Amino acid sequence: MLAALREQAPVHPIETPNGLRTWLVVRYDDARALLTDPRLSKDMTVGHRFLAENFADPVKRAAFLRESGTRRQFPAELGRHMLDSDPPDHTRLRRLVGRVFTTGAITALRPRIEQLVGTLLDDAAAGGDVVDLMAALAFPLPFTVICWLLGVPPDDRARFRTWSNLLVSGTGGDDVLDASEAMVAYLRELIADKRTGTADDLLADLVRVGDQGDRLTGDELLGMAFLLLVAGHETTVNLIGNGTLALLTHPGQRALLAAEPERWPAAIDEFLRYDGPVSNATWRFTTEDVRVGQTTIPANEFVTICLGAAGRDPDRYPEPDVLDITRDRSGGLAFGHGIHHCLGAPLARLEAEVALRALFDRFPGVRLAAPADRLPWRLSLMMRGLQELPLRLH
Ligand code: HEM
Repeated sequence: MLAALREQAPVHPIETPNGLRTWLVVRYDDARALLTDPRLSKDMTVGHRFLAENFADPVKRAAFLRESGTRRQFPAELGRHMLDSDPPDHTRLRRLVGRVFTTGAITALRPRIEQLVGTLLDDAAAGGDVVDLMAALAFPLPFTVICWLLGVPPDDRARFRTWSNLLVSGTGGDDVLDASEAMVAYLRELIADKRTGTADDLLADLVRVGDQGDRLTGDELLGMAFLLLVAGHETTVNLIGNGTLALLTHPGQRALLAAEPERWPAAIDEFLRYDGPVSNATWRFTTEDVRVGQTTIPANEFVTICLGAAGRDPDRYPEPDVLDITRDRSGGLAFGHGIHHCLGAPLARLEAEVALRALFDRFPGVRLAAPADRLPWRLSLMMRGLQELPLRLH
């Protein structure tokens, strides 16, 4: 469907299931240009003001207004973070966080990640004939790594996991709001502990970091911890799932990687292009009229940049539907582009490489335990990922 839309026009007015109108951008060049266009804003506090105006259907608009008037609200502190802000706020937050979230700090995690993947694969091998890779490896790996970064002690991880699973479920029900409130209280306590303790995790470093007298406030730390949790969790899960599926259904590429393992980093990049975890970038809105091809998107309207469609644009990637780990994939948009380019990209690449490499090296006979075209996919506007990936390891 995206291929058909991309051929017809560069941008299409669409409606989300709850009735919000947004403009879907489907070609690579426009996607890349708009991701860095300062006329598109991500400032959530402003965007919320004209959200209701962007519901075309009066019944759906009324339902939206009624619900947002009466519904229990998601804790506001969790929504204040760099992904939903513009310069100069964004610049300041990203600079402070960037002092802690360095490539060196991430690379230093490799031995711990390798050890964790080894343990998860031991457990998987000891399980039954058929193993669900999502439950055995794809979920627990990124989740545990985030717990390390935030310094969540092992005893707290089970409840932390219950809350975070509810939070990313995106259903907005009472259980999600309960979980988000519990999460706020828990994160506040965690941050307070870091202020007094001697912990050396990333969150503790964020509590201490300063830049020419500037520091992160309590709410900013909370927003950042929450963003790391949400942005770093579901996404990496789906890179591991989608990448494994891509390789299992392309034996030629799998053989090439077995013979030339130095190609693994390139393979991870190709999985990101071919079937990336984030199909649509997060929301943006126009602050003035913006022309895309023959279409003018008026001011104060929402724009959805389809990263999945951009990665398969034949004008950028010849034969885009072919998985080819040797192709030139430069300029990939799976991690976004411009000032909001994914902060966790080196970590996500590292986790996925260690996980997939260990899986395929250790179990050379690994294969799908269900037909590829019957696997269940998650129902989501933003995330592209499997619910289950049943495998036979031997
Ligand atoms: C394969 C895994 C991942 C993918 C595909 C991915 C994708 C993305 C994308 C597309 C954006 C930009 C969204 C936009 O502009 O609308 C983004 C931003 C971000 N990501 Fe990731 N991400 C991944 C993993 C991670 C991890 C592991 C972390 C941290 C632990 C992380 C932290 C962030 C943060 C903090 C931002 C906001 C950056 C900013 O606003 O300046 N991501 N990511």
